[in-house]
Amino acid sequence: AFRQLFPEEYRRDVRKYVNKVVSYVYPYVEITFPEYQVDGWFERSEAFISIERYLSTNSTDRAKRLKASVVKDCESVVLSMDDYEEVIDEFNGIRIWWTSSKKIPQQRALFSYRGDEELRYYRLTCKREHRDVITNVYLKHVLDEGKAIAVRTRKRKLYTNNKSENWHGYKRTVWSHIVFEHPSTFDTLAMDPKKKTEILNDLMTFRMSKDYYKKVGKSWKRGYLLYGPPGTGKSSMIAAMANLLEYDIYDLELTSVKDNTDLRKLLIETSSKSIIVIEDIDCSLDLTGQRKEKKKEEAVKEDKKDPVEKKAEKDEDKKKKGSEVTLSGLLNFIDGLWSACGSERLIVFTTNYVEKLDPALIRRGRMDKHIEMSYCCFETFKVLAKNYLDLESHELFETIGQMLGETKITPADVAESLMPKSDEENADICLNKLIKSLEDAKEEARLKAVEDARIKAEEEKNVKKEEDDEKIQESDAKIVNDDKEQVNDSKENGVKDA
Ligand SMILES: Nc1ncnc2c1ncn2[C@@H]1O[C@H](COP(=O)(O)OP(=O)(O)OP(=O)(O)O)[C@@H](O)[C@H]1O
Ligand SMILES: [Mg+2]
Repeated sequence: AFRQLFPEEYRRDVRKYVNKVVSYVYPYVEITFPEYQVDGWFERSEAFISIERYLSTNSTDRAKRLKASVVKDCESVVLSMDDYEEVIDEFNGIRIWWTSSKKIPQQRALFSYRGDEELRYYRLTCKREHRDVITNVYLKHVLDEGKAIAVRTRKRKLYTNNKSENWHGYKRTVWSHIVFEHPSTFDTLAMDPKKKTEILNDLMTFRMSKDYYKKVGKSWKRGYLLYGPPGTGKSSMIAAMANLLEYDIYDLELTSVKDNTDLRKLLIETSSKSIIVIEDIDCSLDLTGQRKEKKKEEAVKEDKKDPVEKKAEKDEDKKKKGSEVTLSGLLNFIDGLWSACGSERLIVFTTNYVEKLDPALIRRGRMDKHIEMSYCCFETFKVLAKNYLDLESHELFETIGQMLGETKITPADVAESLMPKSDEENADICLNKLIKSLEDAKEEARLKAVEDARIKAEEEKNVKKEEDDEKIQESDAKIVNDDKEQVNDSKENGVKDA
């Protein structure tokens, strides 16, 4: 009837008029949140996602029909209310109705990536007199709460950078990731309890200090340098940090970054609440003082080569190294202007040789806290014994403590001894295994010391011999010279005589 009464061209005007009349007498306000933004591509609207999360926790017991969806990367199953359901929420005594619904698009957008899918949306309805409270306070509450739920339920990720050459094309991603599930925590991490507490406090303070960093004009990040021999728990410490703070980890492999520009791109694509890790920083690049010295020597040599040969060699070098990232590029990465994009970030370097690193790289402000992870001491051992064997004390502890004082052994080796290999291996057997390996380590160290002393003595002997040889040569030369002079003298004399 509507169609017959009003021809096509009037219909829109009539609808507008009807809407106006209705809104005058209709005592409610409605707000709609579509799933996709009008100009959005694939990206679902953030507000929609937050509302979905919010309503899923607030509505699961109220809505009768629910819909399960698996959020991307199989992170978790989200239950949300099904289409055409309604739930009622209450906020400061105000009733709010939420309905979920969908529209089937009448005409397909020309370049729609989503095809003919229906357009889902949530609609909020409330009394008109509450409009201000709802738009100003309630909606913010819903969005914040939704975001917080997302953070609570999300799985954390471990990222690694893709090779620079593979950044092009349709799926241009610079980082790849998997779900981060390392079980290491500060409870399982064995180290001096005092040091551990200090680090824990440092991290917790960092997390709470958003306003402080703003006040002093620093970007909200902190650098840690972990150094020590292999197998002393550096990587375990990083995992424990991530688990404590619930941050993502970006494990940056410097050798597959082409140059400083790409390094910056990587930085921009990291998110807040994350730890950026560069492991074995001393091996990653030509960043060490000693190698620079070597370069100077090479440069002198290279000056003498012809240009064609030089270029070929350079290309070869590039292929081998695959990276032109420089020290200054890395310094900029850590605390240049770009490093302030994003916030709440830790940057962690690990190295086995702290003395090899350029001092500029590890000065305070860049690497704020230097943490030494060292060989197993008695305190460390006690934590490991508790974790691996459930032992607080044992008659063998004293012996072990004494031996640990005399011998260097890594926590990784201690852990290996303490781990029962079969059902028959009880605590006694494991502790004895440890004592045996401590004895072995001690013997090994003794032999090495003897060998070192022998080599040193030999070197000294060689040096001395060379010196002696030189002296002998010098004195020989002198004798020869003296003889010559004498001969000359006698010749002259002879001439004279003659
Ligand atoms: N301090 C520690 N507390 C608990 N476990 C440890 C500790 N140190 C080492 N381990 C054990 O030894 C293994 C190796 O440790 P980890 O990988 O953390 O060493 P690392 O210092 O990173 O060595 P590298 O320098 O070779 O990378 C870990 O899987 C862990 O089980
Ligand atoms: Mg490691």
